[in-house]
Amino acid sequence: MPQPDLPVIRATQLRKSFGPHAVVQGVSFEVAAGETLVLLGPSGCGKTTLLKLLNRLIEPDSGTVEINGLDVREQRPEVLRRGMGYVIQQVGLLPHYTVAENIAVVPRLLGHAPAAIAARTEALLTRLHLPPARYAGQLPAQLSGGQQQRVGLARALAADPPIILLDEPFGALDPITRASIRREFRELEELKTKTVVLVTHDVTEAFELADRIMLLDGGRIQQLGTPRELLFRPANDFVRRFFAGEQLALQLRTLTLGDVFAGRTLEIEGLTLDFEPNRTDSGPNQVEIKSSKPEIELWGTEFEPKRTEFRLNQVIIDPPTSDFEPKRTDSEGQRVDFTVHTTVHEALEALTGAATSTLPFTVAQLMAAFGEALQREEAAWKG
Ligand SMILES: Nc1ncnc2c1ncn2[C@@H]1O[C@H](COP(=O)(O)OP(=O)(O)OP(=O)(O)O)[C@@H](O)[C@H]1O
Repeated sequence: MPQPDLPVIRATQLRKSFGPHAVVQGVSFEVAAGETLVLLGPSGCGKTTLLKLLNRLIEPDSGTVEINGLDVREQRPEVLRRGMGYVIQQVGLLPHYTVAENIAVVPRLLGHAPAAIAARTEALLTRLHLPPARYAGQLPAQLSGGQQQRVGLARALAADPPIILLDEPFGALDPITRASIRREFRELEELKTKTVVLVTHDVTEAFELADRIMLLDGGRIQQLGTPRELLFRPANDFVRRFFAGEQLALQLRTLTLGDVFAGRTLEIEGLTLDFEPNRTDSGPNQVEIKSSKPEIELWGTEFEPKRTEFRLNQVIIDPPTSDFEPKRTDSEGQRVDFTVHTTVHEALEALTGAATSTLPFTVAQLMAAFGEALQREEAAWKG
């Protein structure tokens, strides 16, 4: 059982060689409950090996892995793996099983009731945009690559394991499908409570999905930290060079509306929002938002213990205006127009992609504010 103060995953001094090749060379890290850790690095740096050390598909030469405080060597590998969903690039769906049968494999092994399995399968397929009436009975070969990847994810989630391991889960897809599946993945309620370790060599993907990134080279950790830390305070030249080619794209995905509009006032539907910098020890990017009109309620500036940030969940306009279209929903299914966590990249997509935008600023205003925020951010990390 997870305990509040205990990391869900703790790896200590892991080492693994294949013949003369030292592939993992003394790697230690922890993953907290609900956290998404991304293993990133060039081809051959040991990401996949490290991931497989967690679920005992590979045994280390030395070092330990503990899951919820228990050494994995004290657990039977098949029992261990049932508690950890595993998704790989090749998907590995059973070709003669239908989509529904593939998803049901682990729940059946666990002896779940058929009715419960059917309900769960239907819910997962629906959530992953594969209407069950159309897809449940199809064979994997009848699906596109992106659809197969979604079924692979549904299968990993079917028995509701608290930990999910993913190895290049979007690897085989074209860039557009990849970006859209990634977005779905990020917004999947199901995954928000899970502890996730994801392997990728795609820098943008790492920045979009990670709470923390572990950048590896030659089997060693080069830096382990938040995307913001890696971007603004690289630990060494390798880290700096690794991100150099994509600086702007990463900055756009790292800075949020909270950062960009910190200390400013925004007008939205006649409402004035004050973004007040609220610096805490945990980072330079905290803001609180205050509303100017009593009939407009800003609620949900709740404290998220996991991220120690404030979040604007919803702006309620009374009376509602017709052009204020919902764009996102929060965990209660309520409308979320934007939050202080919306990245500049997402805001740009919303501004340029939609016919009518609900964002209360233009591209030019956003980019000007972004430039200033970048300077503040760089100064804050230097200081
Ligand atoms: N079973 C094995 N036997 C021998 N060598 C192996 C084995 N598995 C991995 N290796 C080697 O270990 C190194 C690291 O492999 P690993 O798959 O962990 O890297 P990776 O970072 O996931 O790379 P990629 O992004 O290319 O998948 C590679 O040089 C690989 O050839």
